[in-house]
Amino acid sequence: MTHKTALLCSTNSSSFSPTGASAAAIRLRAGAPSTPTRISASFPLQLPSISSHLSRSATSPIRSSASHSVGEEEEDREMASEDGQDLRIARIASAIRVIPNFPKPGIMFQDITTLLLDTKAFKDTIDLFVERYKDKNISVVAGIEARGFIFGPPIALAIGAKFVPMRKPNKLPGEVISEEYSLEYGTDKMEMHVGAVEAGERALVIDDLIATGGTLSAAIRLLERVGVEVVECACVIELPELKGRERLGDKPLFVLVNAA
Ligand SMILES: O=P(O)(O)OC[C@H]1O[C@H](OP(=O)(O)OP(=O)(O)O)[C@H](O)[C@@H]1O
Ligand SMILES: Nc1ncnc2[nH]cnc12
Repeated sequence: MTHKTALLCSTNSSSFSPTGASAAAIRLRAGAPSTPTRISASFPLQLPSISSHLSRSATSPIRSSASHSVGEEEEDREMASEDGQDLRIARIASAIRVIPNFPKPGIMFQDITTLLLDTKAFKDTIDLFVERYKDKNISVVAGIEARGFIFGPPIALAIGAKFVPMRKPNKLPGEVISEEYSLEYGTDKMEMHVGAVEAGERALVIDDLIATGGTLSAAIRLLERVGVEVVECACVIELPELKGRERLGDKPLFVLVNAA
């Protein structure tokens, strides 16, 4: 399996009006994964040579960004709307590293730990989700272990929702309900504490990545079993070749970066 880098901000949702990143809906081809990523410290950058900026390397660490002023952030948004593209998404895509053959041969592993090293790209990631979900009356952000625990809590705090961890088996100490699911490379089980959510609540499900969609569908099933309305699922990265979006049926999915 090969996943070249592409970039996208997309949703299959008809329930939300596109705003910010989703309105940009940009898709850019990237260079070869072996080309080192270089991000200009004087962001916002100009986009004409964006393909080369989006190359990601398994061996070249991403540079941590200098602090970004409020004025610069506003400038990013203005440029984004002028170009019809959201420069924040380009930077996020650039900050994700691809490691071939991890955890086993044939898998192009999308490594978000390098995104976490880039303070601006990490903040932009959270901001883009918060901008989308802040006025959607969401009371629960359900984060999927392990990497949904990185993105979910800051989003939950910012939109005034509680955070509910969806965990691997035998990790939660209280009474749980569970769902089994299949993965791109194996099978697993997901558990949620009984009583963490109530029937009628509105939930957002967050993870770093959708591959086959097995993980997100298990989370949706767990929440819906107890009467929660899953408003949307959101991921930083989608692997569209694996058609996980189809496995979610009509459930809306919002992603920032498309690793095509
Ligand atoms: O769409 P799917 O095919 O279900 O795959 C996506 C899931 O796979 C990865 O997690 P993983 O199961 O590797 O667990 P980890 O985050 O604990 O490493 C990823 O973080 C998603 O949760
Ligand atoms: N290619 C991939 N990269 C990172 N996480 C994954 N989970 C399933 N497939 C993955």
